[in-house]
Amino acid sequence: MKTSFPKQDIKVLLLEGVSRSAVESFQRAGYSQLEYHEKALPEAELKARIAEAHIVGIRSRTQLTDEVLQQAKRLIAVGCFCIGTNQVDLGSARRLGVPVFNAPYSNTRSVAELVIAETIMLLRGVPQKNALCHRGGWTKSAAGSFEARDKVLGIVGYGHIGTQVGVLAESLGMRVIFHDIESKLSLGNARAANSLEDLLERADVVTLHVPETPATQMMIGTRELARMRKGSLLINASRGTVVDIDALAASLRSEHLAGAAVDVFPVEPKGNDDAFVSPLLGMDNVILTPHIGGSTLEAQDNIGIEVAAKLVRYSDNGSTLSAVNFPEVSLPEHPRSRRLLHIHRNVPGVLSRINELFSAGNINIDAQFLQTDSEVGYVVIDVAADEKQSGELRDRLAAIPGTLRSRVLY
Ligand SMILES: NC(=O)c1ccc[n+]([C@@H]2O[C@H](COP(=O)([O-])OP(=O)(O)OC[C@H]3O[C@@H](n4cnc5c(N)ncnc54)[C@H](O)[C@@H]3O)[C@@H](O)[C@H]2O)c1
Ligand SMILES: O=C(O)[C@H](O)COP(=O)(O)O
Repeated sequence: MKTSFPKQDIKVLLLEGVSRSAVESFQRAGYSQLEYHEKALPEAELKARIAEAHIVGIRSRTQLTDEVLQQAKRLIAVGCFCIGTNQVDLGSARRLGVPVFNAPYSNTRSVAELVIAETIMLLRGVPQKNALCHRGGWTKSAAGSFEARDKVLGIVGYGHIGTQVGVLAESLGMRVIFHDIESKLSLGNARAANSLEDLLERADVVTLHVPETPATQMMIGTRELARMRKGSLLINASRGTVVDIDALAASLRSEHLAGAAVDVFPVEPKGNDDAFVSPLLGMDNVILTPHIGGSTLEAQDNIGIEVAAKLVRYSDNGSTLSAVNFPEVSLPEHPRSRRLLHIHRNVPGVLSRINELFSAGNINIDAQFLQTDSEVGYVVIDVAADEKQSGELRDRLAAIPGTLRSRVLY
């Protein structure tokens, strides 16, 4: 499949209403074939559209499964315009020679601010008071209302979001404890808990900031909820699969937990026109938000610029720096050479076949870059060759057994 051509022929498919800043970034970089959709596409349509695309940009809803990626014969890169990359089969993309990029920081502050706001609202019992007022009720009472000051905030997953939540919470006078599988530098006066169980038993408010992994699936279920203090609060703005939502509903119904704020769900509507269904519907002490933790204009603008820049850099220059599933190579400009990219299965013999091809043709290599992981090798070769020669070289590289993708950059 041909994947080497001038950038005005490269087709970019942008889904789920990624920020217009991404569109502008692609256009500024000379990419004019942009297809933009406000929503995630149904699977059949996704397969049809991705089959034509060279670059695809998604957010958290589009599932790029192995089956979908197998249709994407022309695809050179995926951009997740968000933090999470669990919606992409990263192994499958790697084995197809497709690097995946994301925006690891741009919306973290937005999530942290929402969590702090929810902490205060839940501690004051505002969700249920607000709901009652809307129904014409009036509960002017201090019962069940608390200051955040001096309360213990337990942060599960002390990464980019968790640490910012901790710093903001300390400025309110909260006492912060955290649990992480990695050893982490404590910011401010935060202290590591001895274990997840220890954190659950000590915290007045527990907030979850782990990624979706096999280990975090249903990490908070009946047993863990029972360990939480009576009257405590749970906030989940991580991924819907981290909490057993039926167990959470049961804990709230039994009044063991006093309230919760949930932004992410095991099953989420595909778009704003679809119905939202959850066992938490109708519970006045639960703040429900439609996966908008990272949805601020500031965050989305920055994400659009950041991820588009990574995709453009890979497409124009071959750099895979910060790819989440791929050997990372940071490449200099190549003003006087043609650049050939070769992605292959990491099996014996491929590199020697590549080098033989250049020595047999008596072609001088200006620079060569190589990075491998256990499955995939990525070689970048700069040569002094004209357009015709480099096209021929690309075709011969593509014929080497084990080749996954090969391109010549214009
Ligand atoms: N609601 C939203 O809109 C929204 C926005 C951004 C991110 N997120 C979610 O939040 C998650 C966290 O984001 P981040 O930027 O802080 O990620 P991060 O990678 O910086 O931090 C995650 C932390 O969790 C820890 N961790 C991983 N597995 C764990 C386990 N089993 N037990 C305990 N700790 C574990 C990691 O070591 C890491 O420190 C993202 O993966 C994404 O799924 C949601
Ligand atoms: O992973 C993320 O960054 C968040 O879950 C946000 O996802 P979204 O772009 O679909 O809002």
